[in-house]
Amino acid sequence: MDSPNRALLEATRLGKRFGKHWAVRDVDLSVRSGRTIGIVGPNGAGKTTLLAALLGLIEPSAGELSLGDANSARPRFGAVLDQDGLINSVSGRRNLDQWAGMLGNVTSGEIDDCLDAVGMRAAAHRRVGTYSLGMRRRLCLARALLGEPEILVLDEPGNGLDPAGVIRLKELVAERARAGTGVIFSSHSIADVDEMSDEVVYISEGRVVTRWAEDSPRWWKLRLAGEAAEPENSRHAASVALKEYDWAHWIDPYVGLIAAQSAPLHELLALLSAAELPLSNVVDLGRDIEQPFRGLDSW
Ligand SMILES: Nc1ncnc2c1ncn2[C@@H]1O[C@H](COP(=O)(O)OP(=O)(O)OP(=O)(O)O)[C@@H](O)[C@H]1O
Repeated sequence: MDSPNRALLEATRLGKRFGKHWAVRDVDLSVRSGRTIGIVGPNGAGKTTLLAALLGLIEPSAGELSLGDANSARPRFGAVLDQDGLINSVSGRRNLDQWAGMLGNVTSGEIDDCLDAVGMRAAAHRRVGTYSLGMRRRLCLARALLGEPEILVLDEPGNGLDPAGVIRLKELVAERARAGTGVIFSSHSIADVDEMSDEVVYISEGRVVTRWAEDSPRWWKLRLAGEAAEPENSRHAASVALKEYDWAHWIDPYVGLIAAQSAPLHELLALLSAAELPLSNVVDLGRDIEQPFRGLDSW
């Protein structure tokens, strides 16, 4: 296994300009072995451009990219991109055979394993031109896994996948990360990004607006019900009880509050209870994974 947390690919003040328009600007990030970075952001934010630059598919206009450390060989990449580059006129298996031929050192058994990993063994003999969107995506994922890449760059890899495919994708990413692969992927699914990533990077208009990691504060969503929903008094009592949490605020009709991991949910509930908001009237809606995204961009 690769040593965990080793820098595989580092971007420093990376920028990409198309004409006068900066699609990516001043981005710093580090893809590390065994770690997964999720990139989120609005349409046109620069996610695809950033990933293409990391892959070396487009020339950056500014900043630096460094691969591995000075003493190690260039890391191997696997990628899933929107433009999948599959050859429609031949089978899925033949597509992978050709790719494996270019990579070198990939056995026929490994190709079978990658097809199995994405559930495409049975359909591998079919012409790719007959595949559905999700089948193409699965084949691309199998192709990305060939040759045991040290870095996986996945641009919206869940696009077109059915629920079982999304679950498999998450398992594969987790498996690869456990084996030491550094993963960077983009997605519009907040739930997927939250679940899959060690670090989430939010970009907008090409820039990193915010980022958070496993140890960042957790948000919880609570709803006042029953007697506690009696508006003014209860809400006031809850606000007072939670005043130590600087960022506590209402998401009408919910109360949303931020809690550091050192102040887990049960402590917050205890505070509310002590404020005579009986727990039977406080509904715990679980983690509020959308909270970090509120107010970042608006339609
Ligand atoms: N080849 C190009 N020529 C000119 N402009 C481009 C080119 N590629 C991307 N852009 C512009 O760069 C910006 C970022 O595009 P990009 O595709 O990276 O966004 P994205 O975050 O991946 O968007 P989405 O979520 O919609 O897929 C957009 O304004 C886009 O129009």
